[in-house]
Amino acid sequence: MASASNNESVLEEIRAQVKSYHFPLDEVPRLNCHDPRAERLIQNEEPVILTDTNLVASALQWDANYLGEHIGNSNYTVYFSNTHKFLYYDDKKISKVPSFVPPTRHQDLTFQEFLRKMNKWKNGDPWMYLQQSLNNTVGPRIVQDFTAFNWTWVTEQQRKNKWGPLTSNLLLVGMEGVITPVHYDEQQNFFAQIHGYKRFLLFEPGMFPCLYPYPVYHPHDRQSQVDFDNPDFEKFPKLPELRGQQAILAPGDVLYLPVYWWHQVESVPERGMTISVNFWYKSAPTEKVVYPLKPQQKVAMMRNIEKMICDVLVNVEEVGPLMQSMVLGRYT
Ligand SMILES: CC1(C)c2ccccc2-c2ccc(C[C@@H](CC(=O)O)C(=O)C(=O)O)cc21
Ligand SMILES: [Zn+2]
Repeated sequence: MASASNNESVLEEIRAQVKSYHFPLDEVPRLNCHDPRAERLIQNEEPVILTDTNLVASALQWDANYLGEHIGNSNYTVYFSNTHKFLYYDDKKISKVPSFVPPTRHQDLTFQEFLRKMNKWKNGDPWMYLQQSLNNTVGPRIVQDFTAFNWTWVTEQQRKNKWGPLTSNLLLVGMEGVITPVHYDEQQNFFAQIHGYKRFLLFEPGMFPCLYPYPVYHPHDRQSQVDFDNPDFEKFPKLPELRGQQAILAPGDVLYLPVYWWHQVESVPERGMTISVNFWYKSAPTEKVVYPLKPQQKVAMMRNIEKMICDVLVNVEEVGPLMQSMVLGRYT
């Protein structure tokens, strides 16, 4: 296990190597999980990098060969993209947008087939990202490592924060340099880094007006329309107000990624493939609505209003005009 100090020096190197954007980035706090400040940040639903959780200590030996040897020969979902960006889309919403062209495609491959493609990858080939729920079809050795995760710690966190059930653990194996563009999820997330380095850009839920998400009915629901590498300040005039935080994760680090927080995730270039496992939990049910509403609650409310208007109008072309006639000259 790398000592804390040379982990810190590698992190410093990476901070100097990574790309900067048009918006300012603070650093997400990096704290020992026993530090009371860490507990407070989690209770306040603010991101924090947790060290010494041992959450995935049993998996720190995972690398391409180990997984290739022990993960078994069941199929895994491998996404392919002509660029290094993997924009998520919801198949079920494509019917609502006939002109939609999926930016990625996926194929079921055994882990060994995925590794073979990785080893003979050359410039011009599509980029690849393996993403698969960890389930009981994996080989016995991986089951053993998975069983040895620090479930005591993470289950205690789930209880203390009154989260709902664990919904899934995604195994993520990415080529160096791949990017999951900025989006938000509707679940609490403990993101465990196992191999290689990942850089998160994080934006609080209140940054919603600066990130211009696609309509809820769109296949890219929950994703921002903004391309950070080519920001369109005319189309998105509130972009200059965007500011965020950065978290660079080393193997063994766990990022608490609060529900509704926007994030863009990059497998740090030239630092090899990345292996991660996330832990998605249903968020705690809102006990009593307290005013003023939290930004997360406003996002949830806006989603419900959009869904209702789309259901009633059926033709999504009518949604914009109706919402504009509601606010233009009346609330603006
Ligand atoms: C890009 C990809 C492979 C994908 C393709 C198609 C459908 C879904 C997804 C999906 C979902 C989650 C992640 C993990 C992570 C981002 C990261 O680590 O890259 C993240 O956002 C989170 O843990 O919340 C990655 C993906
Ligand atoms: Zn996500």
